[in-house]
Amino acid sequence: MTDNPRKQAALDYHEKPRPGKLAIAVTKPFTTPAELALAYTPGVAEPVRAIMAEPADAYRYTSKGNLVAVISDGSAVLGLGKAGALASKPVMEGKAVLFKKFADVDVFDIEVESETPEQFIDTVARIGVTFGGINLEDIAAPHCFEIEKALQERLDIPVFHDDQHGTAIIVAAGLLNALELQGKRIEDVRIVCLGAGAAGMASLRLCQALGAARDNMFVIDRAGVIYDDRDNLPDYKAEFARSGDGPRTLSEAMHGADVFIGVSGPGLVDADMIASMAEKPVVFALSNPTPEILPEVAQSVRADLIMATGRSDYPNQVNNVLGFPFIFRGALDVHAKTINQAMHLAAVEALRALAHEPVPRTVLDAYDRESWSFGPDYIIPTPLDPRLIDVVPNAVARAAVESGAARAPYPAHYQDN
Ligand SMILES: O=C([O-])CC(=O)C(=O)O
Ligand SMILES: [Mg+2]
Repeated sequence: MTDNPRKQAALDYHEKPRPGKLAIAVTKPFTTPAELALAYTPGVAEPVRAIMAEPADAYRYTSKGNLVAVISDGSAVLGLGKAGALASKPVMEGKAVLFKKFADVDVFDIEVESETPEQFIDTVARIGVTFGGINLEDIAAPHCFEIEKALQERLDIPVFHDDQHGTAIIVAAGLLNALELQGKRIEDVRIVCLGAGAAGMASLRLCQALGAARDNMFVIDRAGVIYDDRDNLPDYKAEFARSGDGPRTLSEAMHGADVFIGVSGPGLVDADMIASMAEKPVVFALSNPTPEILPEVAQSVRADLIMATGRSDYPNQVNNVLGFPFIFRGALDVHAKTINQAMHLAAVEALRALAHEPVPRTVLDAYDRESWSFGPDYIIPTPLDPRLIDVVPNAVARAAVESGAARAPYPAHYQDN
């Protein structure tokens, strides 16, 4: 119980009328003895024999091809830190709801209590066969990197760490659009990234693939701007370490910066830092649920800024919800072995381009707006946009086919666009 009505509403939503947010549904007729004999013994032996003879038939006779595991160890839950496996379950159930509602992908949420990355890897590798894909969620750096790599090597299905690549894809799409509106090029901008974890590293890598210069990047963790003179710098931080002279603190780095990407924790940025940025800055304060700085605070010191958060209750929601349901839809539909960078970039371009299209009436109504169009408070489509399911899976599936990641052809039922 809590005295705050908004918090109480969230607890009630999760508790009533039955605890949790999803349940399992049966997809075949199942009322008669004949149907019982088909679904269970003896009929069920036929697909068993078929899959023994041809493992790919699992996509034909079971739910594997539409089933994703959302798996966490609870080590970095949202921006809340190490909540633990059990307490991560509402988030994983939430991801399952989004997968289902937005892309009709079925999900088992799986929370793993593991002491070491090896235990986690081993657990997931042993159950991977059940699924058409694995969405790793809310796993802290640095283990998330080694976990994802090991599982990609051990499994022949996509293993996608959402907080790395899902977040990076949405950041990149939103950033390209924000920079277009601010009249800047990604090649030229000075980028400050607060948070050297999964989301930050992957976002910077993807920005680099899109043309951003490593020399223009300032990555900041709890100890300040990362330089190569620091002792015991792990590899993943060394990748973006600076050398020589330059700003050492967050406020020094913010001075004159064009872009701020916050993937850290609540309230770490103040209005003075925003005021000191270059003209026409872009501020993505993405820590969930409480951003690094609230939009109303940032906007109170700058009229020329474009602002995004990870939240649903402000414009410009830069959140991986725009990615994972649709990316997996496309990957599953071509029985992809992996979700590679070509597929990431295809999703970036699909999202970037969609934001330039007129906003549909259903979205205007859902967000209670008379009009809305590409501009400072609309740099990225909203998660409730019904066109996402038409454009993102198609782009991802096409990239999978073209890059050799697909094991099935481009789906005949996809409209070409
Ligand atoms: O769950 C969200 O809203 C986005 C996300 O993956 C995270 O913050 O870890
Ligand atoms: Mg997450």
